[in-house]
Amino acid sequence: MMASSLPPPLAPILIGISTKMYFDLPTTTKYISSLSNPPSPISLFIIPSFPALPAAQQLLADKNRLAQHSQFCPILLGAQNCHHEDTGPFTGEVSPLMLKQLGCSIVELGHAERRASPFHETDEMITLKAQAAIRNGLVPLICIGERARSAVASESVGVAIRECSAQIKAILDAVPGDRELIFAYEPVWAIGAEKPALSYHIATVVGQLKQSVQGREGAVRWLYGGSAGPGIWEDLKGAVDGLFLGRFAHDVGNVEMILKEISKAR
Ligand SMILES: O=C[C@H](O)COP(=O)(O)O
Repeated sequence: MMASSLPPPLAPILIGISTKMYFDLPTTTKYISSLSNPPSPISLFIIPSFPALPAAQQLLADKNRLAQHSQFCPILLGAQNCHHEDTGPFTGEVSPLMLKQLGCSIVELGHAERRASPFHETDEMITLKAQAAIRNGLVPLICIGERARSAVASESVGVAIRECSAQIKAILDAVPGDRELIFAYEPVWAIGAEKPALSYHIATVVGQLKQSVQGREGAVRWLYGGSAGPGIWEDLKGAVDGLFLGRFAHDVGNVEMILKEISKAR
C-alpha cells in the first residue's frame, strides 16, 4: 500500500522532543498543551508514546491553526518506532501507514534503547523501517551513535565516526537519494547521563559524518541528542541543525530557554 503525500517541509532548525515512556496519558496531554509554537525558522516536533498520538494530533491541530499566518511555526508530530510493513499479521506492531493517517510527519528509528536488549534492532531492520517510513510519506529520523566512550580520549572521535558511518551507510545505500532524512547523533554513553558529550566531540564527529552525504540530492539534517538542554545550542555554534531532547525537555521552561537561545544566536 502506498501513501502518495510527501511530508510537510521542515524549517532549517529542528528541535525534537521524545517523551520515551516517561509520561502517562494525562501528563502527555498536559505537557503538549503547555508547549508554545516556535518562532520561524524552527520546526519543533514532539514524539510521544503511541497511545497518546490521537490526543496529541488534536491538540497540535488546534495550536497550529491558531499559529497560522503568524511568525510562529507549527509543532509537528512524530512516533517512536514503526514496523517495516504497512499491514499484515504482525500482532502488537505499529503500521507506518497508520502513523501517517494519524498526522505524524516524522518517525524515529533505531534509538539506542531499541538497538539494545531486549529489542536488538539491527541496521538491516532499521533500514527496512526507513524504507517503510519514506514509502508512507514520513521523514525517518534515524538515531546513530557509538556504544561506548573510548577509554583513550584521543581515540573517541575515531571510534564514533567508525560506528556511526556503518549505521549511516546502511540507510544511504537503501533509501532513495532524493528523500529527506534526519540523523540524530546520540552517543549511547551520553543518553540518560548528567551532561551531554563535549561540544568539540559532537562537532568533530558530525562534521566528519556530513562528508558522507555530500552531493546527495535529498536534504540531510543532523541533530544532537543525549542529555541535551539549555546552553548546548550556543556551545555547538552551528555544528548541528538541531537538537533531540529527552529528560531536560520535561520542564517546558527548558524548551523555552532553548528556543530563545536559538533566536538570540541568529
Ligand atoms: O531521545 C532522546 C535521547 O535519547 C536523549 O535522552 P536524554 O536527553 O534523556 O539523555
